[in-house]
Formats: sequence, C-alpha cells, structure tokens
Amino acid sequence: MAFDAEATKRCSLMTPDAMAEADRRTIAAGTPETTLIDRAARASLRVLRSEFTRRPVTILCGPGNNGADGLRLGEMLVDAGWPIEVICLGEPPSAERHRGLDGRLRPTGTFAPGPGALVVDALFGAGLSRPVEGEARALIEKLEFAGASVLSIDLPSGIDGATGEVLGIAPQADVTVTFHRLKPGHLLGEGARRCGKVFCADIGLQYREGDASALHNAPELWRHLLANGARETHKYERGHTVVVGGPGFMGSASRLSAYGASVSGAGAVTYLAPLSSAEFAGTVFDAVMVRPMTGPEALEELAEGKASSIVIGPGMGHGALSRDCLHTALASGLPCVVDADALTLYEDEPSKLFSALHEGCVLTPHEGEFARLFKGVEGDKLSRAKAAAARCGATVLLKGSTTVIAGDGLPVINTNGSRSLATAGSGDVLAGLIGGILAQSVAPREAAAAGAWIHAEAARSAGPSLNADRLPRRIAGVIDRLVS
Ligand SMILES: NC(=O)C1=CN([C@@H]2O[C@H](COP(=O)(O)OP(=O)(O)OC[C@H]3O[C@@H](n4cnc5c(N)ncnc54)[C@H](O)[C@@H]3O)[C@@H](O)[C@H]2O)[C@@H](O)CC1
Ligand SMILES: Nc1ncnc2c1ncn2[C@@H]1O[C@H](COP(=O)(O)OP(=O)(O)O)[C@@H](O)[C@H]1O
Ligand SMILES: [K+]
Repeated sequence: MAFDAEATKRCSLMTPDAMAEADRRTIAAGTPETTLIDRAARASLRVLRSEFTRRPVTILCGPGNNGADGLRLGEMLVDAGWPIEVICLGEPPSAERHRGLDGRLRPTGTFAPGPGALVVDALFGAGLSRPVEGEARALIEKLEFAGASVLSIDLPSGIDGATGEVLGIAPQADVTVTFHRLKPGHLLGEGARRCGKVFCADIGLQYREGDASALHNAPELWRHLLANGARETHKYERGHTVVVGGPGFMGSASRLSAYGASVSGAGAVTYLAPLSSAEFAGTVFDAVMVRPMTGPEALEELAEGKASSIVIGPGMGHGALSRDCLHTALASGLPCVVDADALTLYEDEPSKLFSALHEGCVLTPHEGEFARLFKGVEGDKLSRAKAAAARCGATVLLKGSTTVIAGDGLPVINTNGSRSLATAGSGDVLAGLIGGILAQSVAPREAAAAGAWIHAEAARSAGPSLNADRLPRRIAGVIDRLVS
C-alpha cells in the first residue's frame, strides 16, 4: 500500500529547475510573468507584515526575478508608507517600470544595516548558478554582524535550492518566504539552518505529475496505512515482528527495539536471543514473547511460521551466530530492518551484504555507519541516500537531525526531529518501531517514513531528560492519536 495520492501532491518538494519549468508552463498558458512577480511580492508583503513591526527596511535586489520580486515588494511597502531603501546589484531597474521607487535607490557601497533594521534578501533565489562572490558577497558579509532582521525571498541567497548547500556565502534569515512548493534545499543541511521560519505561498502555479523530486514527510502521506487490519481478531493477522537479540550485556539495545516494535500496532513481538540474554529478557518482558536460541534454526523456524517481519542488528555483536542469523533473516524474504551491528558486520566487504538484501529490507544507518558501508558515496544527504539505496537495492533511512529515506519511489525528507532524540538507544527504538510497522504489511519506504515521523514526534515536546526507555510510551501516545 502506498502514500496517499493527494497528500503526495501537497508534500512534494521541487528542485529549482522544476520550479523554473512550472513557471514557464504557467506563463505559456497565459499568466504574464509580471502577474507571477506581483503575486510573489504580495505574498512576501503579507509575511513581512505578519512577522515584523514597522521599521526601516533595506531591500537587496539581484539581477533576476528574485530581485524583481524584491523591487515589486519595495513598491508595495512604499504604498503602505514604510520607510524603505533599495540596493541593486548591477544595472539599476528601469525608472519607467519602477516609478514607485523614485528616490529610494542607493548604491551598494552605502549598505550599513543597523540592529533595528529589517533587510529583505532578494539577491538570488532559484536561479543561483555559481558561488556568491564580489559585491553580492560583500553585502551578505555585512549582514553577518549587523544584528538586523533578515527576510529572504525564496531562499537565503547562496543556498542551493536542490541540496541545501551554501554556494560561497549565505545569510542567516529569520524568515523565508517561498512559493508554490518547498525545495529540498529548505530542509537539508545548511539550508534548513539558514532559512529561519519558512512560509510557502500559493501563487497560482499548476502542479503536474513528475514535478516532485522528493517528499516532505507528514502523517497525511501514510496515516491511512496504520492500524491496517485492526478489525482482524487474530493477533498474528495484525503482524508479528521477530527482534533478534544479542548475547549477555549487549542485549539491552535489542530489548529497546523490542519495546519499539511492541508499541507499533503490530499484534505480536517475539524476542529471540541467546540464552544469556533471553533468560534476563524473560524476567523484564511481559507483552513481548521471549524465545532462546542456540543457532539460526530458531529464527528460520519463526520466519517460516508466524513471523511477518524481522529486526536485526541492535546489540547483536559481530560473532559467528550474528552472521548466521543475518543470512537466515535476509534469506527468509521477510521484510527486515537491518540496523547497527548488522550494518557493520560486512563493512569490509559490503557487496556480500548488498547481494543478500532484497527490496523488502530497510537499512537504518546513522552517518558513521553510512560512511563505513557506502564508501565513496558523497554529496548532500538526499543524493547520498538515493545513491546508497540504488547501490544496495533496498530502502535506506539515513538518520540525523534531518532524516532522509530513499527507496522505491520518491525519497522522503523528515524534519520533525529534535535534539532530545540524540540520546543513546533512541535509534534502537526506531529500528523496532519500523519493524513493527513493516509487520503490518506496510511497504518499506512507507513504513520507514511513518516510523521516522512518529519516533521524532514522540520526542518533540520532550525536554533534555528524555531517554530511550521512556520513548516507547510516548510513541504509543503518538500512534494512538494518529489512528483515533
Ligand atoms: N515559480 C517561480 O519560480 C517564480 C519565481 N519567482 C522568483 O524568481 C526567482 C527565480 O528567478 P531567476 O530564475 O531569474 O533567478 P534568480 O533571480 O534567483 O537569479 C538569477 C540571476 O542571478 C544571476 N546569478 C546567479 N548566481 C549568481 C551568483 N552567484 N553571483 C552573481 N550572479 C548570479 C544569474 O546570472 C541571473 O541573472 C525565484 O527565486 C523567485 O524569487 C517569482 O517571481 C514568481 C514565480
Ligand atoms: N540533533 C538531532 N535532532 C533530531 N534527531 C536526532 C538528532 N540526533 C539524532 N537524532 C535521531 O536520533 C536517533 C539516534 O539514532 P542512533 O544514532 O542510531 O543512536 P543509538 O545507536 O544510540 O540508538 C535517530 O533516529 C536520529 O535521526
Ligand atoms: K533570496
């Protein structure tokens, strides 16, 4: 089962190129470019007035349509009686087209923003094509220590809308107003940090199938997939996750995964571990079933029987039994979450792991595991996750403050994470949660997206004291609210 089709349109992220194409299409269909600029400026004005009180405004305008939006906004601010000045890169605008700015144009050398001022950054947006240098760079450098507020139109100038990377230099905006759809660069890397509060305004562009390059994760995409089969009476028809545990003291990570799976909505969770940790697990688990194993046959038996997904890796260790279990898990063909030790077992010969993976697998590396497993895969986070998924033939969920999921279909960017998630064991809980959602017949990319959002949402309102022990209870609350 897939993402909701209408939500997919709403959650689409478009590259600058796709946005320029949508722009051209709309103009070709009869909307003049000046009308689009007018709408973009009006939307910027609305945001500016809602976010800032009246104060002196300096508008920095570039040579393209980002600058044209800035010029038009300037005229609107003059009409509204705001004190403004306009600084243009290169050729000044034609006096005929911008009579409203008479007497407000200043040379670039005069730019000296004060602490109480508002600077509108309309230098470059979607058309940024090379690193920012020279006069433009000097203007942005002056912003760094000025203490002025910054409203960026479309993107902070210098942020690559496709990747979130800084090309040369980019200001730190307080507010960014963009149009039609967000771009990946609003959500990734430095882009996510520099945009400040982001507003997206409708300016009457048509959405077309194929416009999107990625999706911004949100419950409306996958909420309908949760609690599937809730009307079934039998626990195993609601999905049965097997969490493979590690030996002795290493068992705690896999127990956290089992807790994550047990609040996922799956009907049953079995914790399968070597005797040394199964015995202890039996004394702490109630709802989770515990089975000891001496060899991979125990996993094989469950996989051929009632299991509908497997979580393997957290606290598993790198011993011979771990290798055997990993092979058994992957050979079963069941949906599998491959995390932690299962990712690093084959770091010296990753092709061995990749050839055993199948399209029902979800790999959940953090940056360190990713670098070891996908050597030579470089670039922005979105490109890396996509390249890794293509290389290994499975879904890859690359963790971090922004999490990117790439697999079958458009990649998904998850942004509701907070620092309180950066606590030992929270990734183990996530692996279990995704395993539990996979067990409910949700496709891998969809299960990973749902798991990442729910996991982050559970921590969102938490303070720094949140630990992984308390995360499952919060996850349960989030899921119950989503499906009620
Ligand atoms: N749907 C849309 O795409 C719409 C776009 N609009 C605005 O139009 C913008 C895109 O306009 P453009 O395509 O004209 O592009 P931009 O205005 O973002 O920039 C392109 C111009 O900047 C120059 N340039 C690029 N990188 C530079 C650098 N590093 N140093 C110096 N000069 C550089 C280019 O040579 C070109 O002249 C959007 O960001 C948005 O603000 C709105 O007006 C209306 C609708
Ligand atoms: N600064 C952060 N902001 C938001 N989420 C974060 C941040 N740091 C880590 N996370 C999330 O916390 C989890 C940590 O997982 P992981 O690194 O595997 O930790 P562990 O191995 O201790 O469980 C991941 O889901 C990751 O996306
Ligand atoms: K800009």
